[in-house]
Amino acid sequence: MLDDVTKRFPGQTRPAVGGLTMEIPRGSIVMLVGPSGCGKTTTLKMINRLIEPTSGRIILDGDDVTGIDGDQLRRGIGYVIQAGGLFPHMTVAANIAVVPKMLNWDKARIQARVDELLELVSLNPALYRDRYPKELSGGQQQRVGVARALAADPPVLLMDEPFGAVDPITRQRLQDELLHIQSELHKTIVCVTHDFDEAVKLGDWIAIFDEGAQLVQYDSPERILANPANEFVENFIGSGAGLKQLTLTRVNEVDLVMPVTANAGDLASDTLSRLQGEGGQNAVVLDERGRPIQWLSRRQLARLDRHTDAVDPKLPVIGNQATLNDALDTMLVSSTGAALVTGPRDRFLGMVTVQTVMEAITAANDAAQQGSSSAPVGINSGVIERSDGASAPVEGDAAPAGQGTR
Ligand SMILES: Nc1ncnc2c1ncn2[C@@H]1O[C@H](COP(=O)(O)OP(=O)(O)OP(=O)(O)O)[C@@H](O)[C@H]1O
Repeated sequence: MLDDVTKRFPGQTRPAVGGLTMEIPRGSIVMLVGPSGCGKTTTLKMINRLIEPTSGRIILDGDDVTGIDGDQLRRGIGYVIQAGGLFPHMTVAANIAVVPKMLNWDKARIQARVDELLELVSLNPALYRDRYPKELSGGQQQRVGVARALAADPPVLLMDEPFGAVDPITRQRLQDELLHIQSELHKTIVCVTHDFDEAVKLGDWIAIFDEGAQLVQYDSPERILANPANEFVENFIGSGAGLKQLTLTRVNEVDLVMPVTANAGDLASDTLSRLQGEGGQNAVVLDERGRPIQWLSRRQLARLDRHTDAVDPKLPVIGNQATLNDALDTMLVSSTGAALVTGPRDRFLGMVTVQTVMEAITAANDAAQQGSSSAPVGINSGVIERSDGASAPVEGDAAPAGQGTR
């Protein structure tokens, strides 16, 4: 909880963060978004006191931590920055072990923890623990950064543009992994991002800031998309709010369509007759472990004798943790009108179709209108003059005090 926190940098007339009170519900992901320079990073860094507030209090789990030793505080709060912020002269294992070493864990415990965390972030410990950061891809560095932040199992994780430096596909994968990790660990995560879509995808709550960290709206992604507080938020959301709602629904939440499937080695003519019997257009071929390897049309089936075990590298496949937005992207790229969904160990689960996507938009709109959980407290004390002369939003624009979840 930030309690009336202000940060004034020396020589500046207007505060970077002005009288911000913000409740961070335990075990949830809170995304901080807003235009460049609005005070997101300053707000984040005041939580672990990398930046000391000029006034106000930081309260963690009911304890006022504004006065305690900063280093000690930071050992209990994971911190992830862009590109992982890894120490270049240290191996992956040594990077992850930084905080456990400070806490004087013994060697065996540290080693076991490093391997456990590498597994958690989907890196094979045997392959990666002795590498140096420069021997990793951007996405792998970012994974190690997350592993390092989680090393001592802190209840709170702060992330500053964690996925800003990687390509869109890797970013999507890292976001999915973070959600997966969160579903197991239930950390309290505060994350700064430039990317509103990322905020919608990851956030339980989104705080939209204007200059001086003035909270314009602090609410669930569903309600912000369905009912933006004002024009500033509307502009920030950008066009296509309906499409963005697709980011709110995961593939594993919708009913999948099961097409005709066949196994490598089966007769293609059998598959074709089953397909004709069911009125389908395409059949999915699976390998011996149930993973999709080909997706064949009636015409392709008619030309085949038996199904081979060749893997089509261009299959439109997505994991069941992916969002419907990701599914739609995959469909559009492959122009198939459907995406193949895989679950644990890449086993085939079924298909998502355009029809599913259309239904989800309607469902998301209905859900937003009926949303029941109230937003966390978020207000600013006083009104700050914006640099362009207009006055910044006042407290009434953000979620009203007294409706917090705790
Ligand atoms: N160390 C500093 N000294 C002086 N001014 C600073 C310092 N750090 C940040 N500021 C100023 O405080 C304001 C808020 O900066 P902050 O980095 O928090 O913004 P931000 O919203 O994270 O921006 P961005 O999205 O561009 O990273 C800016 O006007 C910035 O210039």
